[in-house]
Amino acid sequence: MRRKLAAGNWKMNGLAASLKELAALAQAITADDQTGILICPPAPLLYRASEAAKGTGISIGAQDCHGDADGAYTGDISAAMIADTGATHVIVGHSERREAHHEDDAEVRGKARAAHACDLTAIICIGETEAEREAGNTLDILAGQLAGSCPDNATAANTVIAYEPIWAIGTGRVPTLEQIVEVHDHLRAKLIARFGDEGHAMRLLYGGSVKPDNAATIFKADNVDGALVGGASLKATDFAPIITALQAS
Ligand SMILES: O=C[C@H](O)COP(=O)(O)O
Repeated sequence: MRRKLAAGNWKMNGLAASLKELAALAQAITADDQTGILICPPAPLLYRASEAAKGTGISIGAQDCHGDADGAYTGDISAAMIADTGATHVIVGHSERREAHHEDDAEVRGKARAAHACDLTAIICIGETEAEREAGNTLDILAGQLAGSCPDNATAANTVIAYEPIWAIGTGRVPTLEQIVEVHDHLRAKLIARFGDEGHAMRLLYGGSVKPDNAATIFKADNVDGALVGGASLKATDFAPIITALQAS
């Protein structure tokens, strides 16, 4: 059975005072072995978040890393630096990075490789635009992104795939359960075709306007192993019921 994962991406939100949400979250939930809980705060908070999360059962992840181990890349952060803060995961290829920073599949693949080299779990994001969905190209687009963004050394331990339809991010719009099932079943088949048993065991998260009131429905899909949550992960009072819904699924 795959271990579920509730991952919160704080994006460019949060100051040191926001770390009180970690303790509040730990208090609001009953941790279990079947469900991992991850918070990805902005980079300046990684070390303090890792310290604050000790003993809570919450893991800490970054939102991006560079594909090279080190070098003259002003403002960038390497996977080793992230691991050095105590973080264990890193999101790569989020659509906001793909769009604003022009990251393509090859660059995302390089970032995932860099993460693996530092024993970080890479959460590789893929997702279609609204125009691609309307044109009926969703499954092909996603298959291409998955193939191009996922390195050959991906395993169930070092890689998580997050499907985030771009039109659902921060919009309050969510695909139907049937649409989510269709995509996740398709991605599972692609992962199994490429990675065999590892592909069967790799976690597949859904992301895009997951909220306390829609989480239980989304988690009904067999191949949804958790969620990558943006806005609703900022407050423990919103994220805790999503985690509880995942545990109950
Ligand atoms: O990384 C998280 C996603 O982009 C989803 O964000 P959202 O839950 O605010 O729609």
